[in-house]
Formats: sequence, structure tokens, C-alpha cells
Amino acid sequence: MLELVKLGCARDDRSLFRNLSVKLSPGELLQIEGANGSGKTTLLRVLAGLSGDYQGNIFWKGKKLSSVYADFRLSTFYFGHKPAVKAELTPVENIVWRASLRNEQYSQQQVLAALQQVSLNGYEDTPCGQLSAGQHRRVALADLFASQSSLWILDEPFTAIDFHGVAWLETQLARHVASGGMVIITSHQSLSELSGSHRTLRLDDYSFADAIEEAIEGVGDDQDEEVFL
Ligand SMILES: Nc1ncnc2c1ncn2[C@@H]1O[C@H](COP(=O)(O)OP(=O)(O)OP(=O)(O)O)[C@@H](O)[C@H]1O
Repeated sequence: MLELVKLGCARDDRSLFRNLSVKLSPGELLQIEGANGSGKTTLLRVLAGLSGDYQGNIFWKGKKLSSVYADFRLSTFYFGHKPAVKAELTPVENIVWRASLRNEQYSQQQVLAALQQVSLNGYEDTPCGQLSAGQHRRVALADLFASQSSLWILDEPFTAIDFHGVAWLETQLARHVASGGMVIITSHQSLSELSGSHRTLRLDDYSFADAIEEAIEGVGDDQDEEVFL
């Protein structure tokens, strides 16, 4: 349902990755791994539609992403490094506001259930600016509890989350995938026990260094072709 074809990204004249082709179907979780600076966040920002600076093509439900972007946005939940949580709003207000950005409406019961799920009951009326770093991220993660988005794009969602929060989040991921949802996630956490539909993609395998090696190997294969290194 989501397909990347020969995707490549460069930043500041440096190639991060190239020739990345992969398909993600309903019921699958794709974990993106790679060294610091290999381009994991860059890739997720591209997939979330937050950056159009890339080579190659992205298809959603068989159509070019640019032509079905509105549908894609409504089908996607993006959790970035710094999720949008307004400091002056309470957790309840933030959940309602964040849902409205995705054209979703939660009942009061759903909001309170979501807060309970992320152990923020008792903090309903506390401005989020007064919450701890982990609680702050839990406010954004609470969305997952009632999310209707089929594709979750999660950038290091376990950061600052305690042991119980990690277990809760793993359960949400497993449930989402089991019910036909899709997940793309960066995490240094091992997720392999989640389900058989879990795949890992190492971004370093698509790095420029590999491209140079390929080019060097190619010199002997085709003497007519000029190779620029
Ligand atoms: N907008 C930008 N302008 C210039 N360089 C950028 C930009 N965005 C990212 N980069 C660079 O691209 C490289 C990859 O960054 P990115 O955040 O995607 O890596 P990452 O794999 O997520 O790293 P980490 O594991 O440390 O979070 C870094 O060297 C970064 O400085």
C-alpha cells in the first residue's frame, strides 16, 4: 500500500541514502535502523510529507503520493522527535486539538480512556508545560489509543518513556499491525518479538559509501562507462 521506488536523499551536498526501494503492506511493521546521522529522521520526514527534497518516487495505494496527498495525510499518524504538544494546553485539550488536525473527533469518554492508557489520569487539568519530558511525550502517544490512521510513522517513540510505557506502546504496535495497520518506526529497541510481520531495514546498506564501491566494481565491468568519484 506504501511503496518507495529508488528513493534517495541528500542534505548539504551529502548523499544520505539512495536507491531505496521497499513496499509496506497492511499488517506489516518496518523498523528503520542505522547509525546516527544515516538519515532515519530525514526518511521519516519525507514519508510523512514534511519534506519534498528527495529523488525517486513514493506511491500510496498505487498512486503517486503527490496526487493523493490529502487522503494520505488523513490516513497517517506521524510522531516526530518533537511532537506538537502545546505547553499552555492541558493533556485533554492537546488530545482534542491534535485529533482535530487529523479531522478526527473523540468523545470525552475516548479522551479520558486515552489519558488513562498512558497513565496521565490525575493530570487532566495540568498545563502540559508543567509535565515531565516522558509525560509530555505520553500526551502525544495517547493519540495512538484512539487513532483511526492506518499508517503510523514513528520516530524514536520510546525515547524518555519508562518501562511500563514501553510495554504499553509495544502492545499498541502489535494490536495495530494485527488489525491490518502499517507501522514504520525508528527505534534502537528490539521489536522483533512483536510479530512475524516485523521487518528491519538498515539505512547504512543504502549509503553513498556503498554506491562508491558499486561504481568502483563497475569500472571493470564496463570500460566504456565513465565513472565520477
Ligand atoms: N535540513 C537539513 N539541512 C542540512 N542537513 C540536514 C538537514 N536535515 C538533516 N541533515 C543532516 O542529515 C544527516 C542525517 O540526519 P538525520 O536526523 O536524518 O539522521 P538520523 O539517522 O535520524 O540520526 P540520529 O540517529 O542521530 O537521530 C545529518 O548529518 C544531519 O545533519
